[in-house]
Formats: sequence, C-alpha cells, structure tokens
Amino acid sequence: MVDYRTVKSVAVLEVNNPPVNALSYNVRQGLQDGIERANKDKEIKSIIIIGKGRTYPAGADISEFSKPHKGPNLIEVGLGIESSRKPVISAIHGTCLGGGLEIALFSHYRIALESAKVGFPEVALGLLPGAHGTQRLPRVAGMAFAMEIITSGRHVSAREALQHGILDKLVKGNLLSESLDFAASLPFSVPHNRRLRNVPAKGAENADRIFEVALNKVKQKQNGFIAPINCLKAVKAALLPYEEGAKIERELFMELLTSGQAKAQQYVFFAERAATRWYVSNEKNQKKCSAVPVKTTGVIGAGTMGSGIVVTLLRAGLPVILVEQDSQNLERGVNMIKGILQGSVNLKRMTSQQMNKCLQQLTPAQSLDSLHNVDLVIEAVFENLKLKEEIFGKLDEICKQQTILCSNTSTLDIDKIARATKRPDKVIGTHFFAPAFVMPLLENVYGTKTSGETIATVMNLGKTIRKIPVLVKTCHGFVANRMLARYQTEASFLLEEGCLPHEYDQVMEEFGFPMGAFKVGDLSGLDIGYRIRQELAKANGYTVTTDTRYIQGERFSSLADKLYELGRLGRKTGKGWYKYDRPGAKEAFVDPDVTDIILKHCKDAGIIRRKISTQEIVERSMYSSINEGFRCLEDGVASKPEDIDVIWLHGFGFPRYRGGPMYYASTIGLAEVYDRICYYHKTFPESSYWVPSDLLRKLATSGRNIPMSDWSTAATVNKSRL
Ligand SMILES: CC/C=C/CC(=O)SCCNC(=O)CCNC(=O)[C@H](O)C(C)(C)COP(=O)(O)OP(=O)(O)OC[C@H]1O[C@@H](n2cnc3c(N)ncnc32)[C@H](O)[C@@H]1OP(=O)(O)O
Repeated sequence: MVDYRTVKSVAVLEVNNPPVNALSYNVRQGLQDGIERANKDKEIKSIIIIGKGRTYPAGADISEFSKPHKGPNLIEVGLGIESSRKPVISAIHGTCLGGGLEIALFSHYRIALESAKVGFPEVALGLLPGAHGTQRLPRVAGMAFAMEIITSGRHVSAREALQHGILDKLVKGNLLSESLDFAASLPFSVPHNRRLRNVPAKGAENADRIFEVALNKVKQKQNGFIAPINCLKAVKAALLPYEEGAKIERELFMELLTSGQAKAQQYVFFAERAATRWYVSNEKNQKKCSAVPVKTTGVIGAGTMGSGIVVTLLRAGLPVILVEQDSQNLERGVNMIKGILQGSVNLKRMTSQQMNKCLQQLTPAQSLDSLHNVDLVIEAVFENLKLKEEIFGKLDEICKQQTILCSNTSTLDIDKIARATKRPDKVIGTHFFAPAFVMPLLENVYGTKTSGETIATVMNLGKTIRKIPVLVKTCHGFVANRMLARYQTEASFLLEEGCLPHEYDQVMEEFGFPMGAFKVGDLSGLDIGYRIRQELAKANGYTVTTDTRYIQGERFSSLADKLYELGRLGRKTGKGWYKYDRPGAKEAFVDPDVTDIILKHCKDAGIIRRKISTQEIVERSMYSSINEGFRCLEDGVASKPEDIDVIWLHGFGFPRYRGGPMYYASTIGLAEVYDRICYYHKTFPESSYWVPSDLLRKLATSGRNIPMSDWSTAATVNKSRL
C-alpha cells in the first residue's frame, strides 16, 4: 500500500491504494514504517510522500469508520512525520483532501502540480478535520480562511492554496522529478518554523469577530448541522497552546464521530455513489450496457421547465435546438434562458464569454422538423398524456432512427408514451426537478421496453450535465411524486384537523427541510397541483369541486382548490397559503384571510379542530411517505433504499444529516415505524395509503434488525427466510 524506494539520498514513499489512495490501515502503517526506516538510514537526507495514480491521498478511508480501529491512527502517523529529523516533502497532485491534507500539513514542505486541489471535506461527512487539521490550517492560512475552508468543505485550487501559504511551491511537468530537485535544495535539518506546531495561528487579533461572522453564516447556510459549529470551535482553539488546542479538537471530533448526523452523512456519501449504479435485469445493467454518444440535443417546450433544462444542457457544452410552436412563448423562453445565464455571470459562476459560448449553441425553432438529426430529445410540455402521445408519435416520424426520445413527465406512464412510437426501446423518462438548472436530481424512468443502451445513455447524460441520476421503473408518479403525494396529502389533512400553514411549515423546517410544504406550494404555484388534480379526475372519470370530501371512497381535502379558485396561486400572485408584499416577493407572511378560509372550510365540513403535536406532524408526513417508499421497493419501482433517499435529498431538500427517509426509518427502528403506521391506519381508515406495506411488515416483524442492504431482496423472499 506504500511503496518505499530510494532515489539517490531521497526516500520516496509512494501511496498505492486505488482509486483515491485513501488512508486505510495499511497505508497509515506503511507511512509510519517508511518514515521510521528513512530516519534510520544514514544515506537518506530527505523524504518525499507522493501518491501513485490519479491522486495524493484524498482522505481517510470512509468505509473504515464503522469498523473497529486497527493500526496507528492518523495523528500518530502525522506526529511521526512532523518529528522526523529529516525534511519531509508532500508532493501533491489530484485531490489532497481531509486526512490527506493533514498528512501534508504534518510534512515540513508542500509542493504541488498546478492542477491539484486541496481541502477539508470532513464537514460533509458530519465531521471535522480531527488529525490536527483545525490546528494547523490556521497556522499557515490564518483564522478566517481556515474557518471558511473547513466549514464549507470546498476544494481549493493549488494557486489559491499557494496564495494562502498552504503550499510552498507549484510545479509543472513531472511531479516526482520536480520534488527531487526541491528536496536537493533543502537544508539537511528541519528548520523550527517548518514544524507547524511551533508557529502561532495567524489572525489571532481579530479571532472573536471572525468567529462570530463565521458562526452567523453557518447558522444561516447550514442550519441544523452540528459539524460546522464544532469545526469553528475547533479552529478557534488554535489560538491556545498547540497541545491544548489539539485536545479540544479531539473532544469536538469525538462528539461528532458518535453523533447520528455523522453516521447519516457518511451513509449519504456512499448512497449517492450507489444510486448512480443501476441494475434492471441480467441483461440490462450498468456492467453490460454501454451508453451511445450524445453530441446534439433538442428540447420541446419553452416554459419554465423546458428553459431550465436547456440551460442545464448548454452549461454542459451540449448544443440544443429549442422547439416551441408559439413564437411569443419561444421568445419568452429564450429570454428566460438568457436571464438565467446572465444571473450566473452576475454571481460569478460563469464568465460573459462562457455565457456567449452557451448562447451560440442554442437554436430556437418553431417546428419539430428541426429535430430530425439530433441524438436525444427531451420533451417538456404541459403534463397531458394525449399531447405527449401526439408529440412522441410525430418525433418518431421525424427523428433519425437512433434518436433517444425522453419525456420530462413527472407522473405519466412511460409505457403509454412509448406506445405512441415504433421505437419503445428508445423512449425513457428524464424527470428534472424545478428549477431544473438548480436542482441536482435527475429521476430517470424506464418503461417495460426501454433498452439497456437507452438507460445507460441517460444515466451517462445525467453525469455529463452534472446531475445526480437515479433510475426507477415507470408507474404513476414514479418514486419522487408517488411518495411526495402522501406527504402533501397528509399536510393538507393536518390543516383540516387543526394546524395552520405556518405552524405546519415551522415543524417541518425544524425537522430540517429548507421549506415546509405550504411554502413550497406557494413557490411552485397552486395552479400546478390544481391542474394535476383536474387532469387526474378527467383521466379517471370523476369530478373534483371545492365541495368534494371523498374521491372514490378516499378522503380528499379541497382546501388547496379553494385557494386556487380565489386566485391565490402563490408567490406569483402575491397570495397563496401566505401573503407577500408584492407578486413574486420571497418573504412569506401569515395571512389571517387564509386562517379564515381554513376555519370556514372546517366549519362547513363539520370538522372539529384540535391541537396537533409536533410528533404527529412529523410522523404523519414522514411515515406516510416511508410506507409508500417500502411499497416502491416491494413493486420494484425503486431497486434499493439508497435510490429513494437520494431522490429525497436532491429532489426535495430532505435534511442530509438525517440521511433520507428510508435511512431515517432505519434509525427510528422499523418495528416502531410499523407500529405507528398501523396506528394511523386504524385512526384514518379512509386513507388507504396507511395500509402498512407488506415489505415493511415483513421486515418489522422478523424479530431481527435487517440491514438496509437486504431490504430489497427481502421484498422477494418469504418471511420464513428473514
Ligand atoms: C478518522 C476520521 C478521519 C477523517 C478525516 C478524513 O479524511 S474524512 C475523508 C475526507 N475525504 C473525503 O471526504 C473525500 C471523499 N471523496 C471524494 O470527494 C471523491 O471521491 C474524490 C476524491 C473527489 C474523487 O471523486 P470522483 O468523482 O473522481 O470519484 P468517486 O467519488 O466516484 O470515488 C471513486 C471511488 O472511490 C471511493 N472513495 C472516494 N473517496 C473515498 C474515501 N475517502 N474513502 C473510501 N472510499 C472512497 C468512492 O466511494 C468510489 O467508490 P465506488 O465503489 O467506485 O463507488
């Protein structure tokens, strides 16, 4: 894991632990042994630590965190490096992160390729840099920079790292030979100030103010997370004598390591990567199927969704033909695209040149015929099956044989859309989340006949356009909206039973969602839900009015429709579940008119309102969704719980520190979740979604704690084997 070799009077310790040279037990042991050996060897004058392959160590081995500790820990290895009598040089390329950067900061010198990046991403894992990283970074880069880097976890370019004193030298070309030349230029002994423990932290004079500013920022941007706060406290402790600061860092680290948040965030790290791996059958899976290249694209529909999708494709360097029949709508769409890109320029996320390059790749058009030669088309028109079938039928005629036809439908059956074509194997759902140029999730939806090649292509496209692609099987609402429907329905029933919108939202925001369901409703527009309900009614042959209390025997709340009919469409009309200073304003205020509407609605329906506890709000919102999540696993619509969690994390802003709804259920305990679902089923028999999922019942009553990795297989085995 660490190859030891000598080049003249230099010992080269080459870390060899692909893919990212994580500091696993064998690597730590190898580094410790290598430093000792080099110090004992009279011929050796200096030591270089370097990574083989794509990177310098990118951090500790995260998969070891949940296992019993083995061998020297990072601090022991680091202290061995620092106390080496012979100069130690870290030669950095790729991503020098976390424990990797700590090893580099224990080294006496740091030299890097210009393309390298450094950073402390521990905060994303619910941790802090616990091998003295919080004590050493402020000593080279100052308190303010250290606080910013450690709480954000951002990767810093080598050039910026050089400016802040983290690196000593940037080089081009061959890193090892440059490092050997650098080693040859060093004195034989280690100067006092090259051991960072001997150097005071920079910026001590303003430390209190820097801390307060950083704390306020963290509370605003990372509300609910414990790690960033402990990171700040640890960095502040760098003002103390080294050993004292390191002791405080240890205490704060241990507090995090044993917290539920760190475990959840580490689960998310692996879940996000697992979600991009897909398997449908022995023939259709990631290993067997290859993507076809997508060099040209088309988008149909220049509304908010279509325009957002266009921006996403353009930003990834893909040319787009945007088709919208109506010239005014087309012009509006193009202006929206320009506006979004200009916004990115204003926020310094892209340069004007990059924006212009994107816009040169955009071709507005009014006829579907212009799509005859593109590799992939994404349809993003109004959610209406007939309309989509019509468009797909035409596309089938117009587009070249190989073109992949995607629909951005958020609920409709992909098989039905595919049946409108003679190429069902090339039809797939690509469900973006609004705003499409911001939200990271891409829910890819395969139909019965979708080919492995088509799936591979859109999964690949997801990565190309910097989204997190998750594959699910077609059904009404897929995974995201099928589960969300439960969550939203329960929210509306809770209003009828005793909550007010702001009370509900406050509870769910404290749970960790960035916005409660009613603020989200106002943001998306209450007309969206209204139209979906009307479409559904039409498709299923019933009518919905503001007096409807039951639909086909199921409880229904018409409160949202009442608001819609009053013209309260949300932020865009300045009134929805909340009121706003003006149409389009962001700040929501409690509206006594809405309270009156709710109270009258309840009175008319003969509903006696009651006080609803926080626990009930959270349980009914989450457990109804979780029950549906288990049904998705049971039906094979989702192939693993990680996929569901990633969908909620990146589609709905589920708090990362709770892992996702399925992980959250595992932390509560499936037996407890099942009991409560049974209770709500008994209490609300007129909502059939409270019938406990068979899979959940099997898992919860098995008498064993079945790991999440076995939940999907449990869906297909009988209870006696659990
Ligand atoms: C005792 C506690 C000490 C804590 C200090 C720490 O060091 S905590 C860890 C700090 N480091 C990180 O958080 C880095 C995590 N990794 C990344 O951010 C990225 O992997 C990368 C290094 C930027 C590379 O990104 P890229 O997109 O190129 O690759 P993948 O993310 O897909 O990763 C490739 C595979 O490697 C696995 N992996 C990556 N980092 C680690 C790690 N630190 N420990 C264990 N495994 C890691 C990753 O899971 C991928 O595996 P697959 O099986 O291929 O999915």
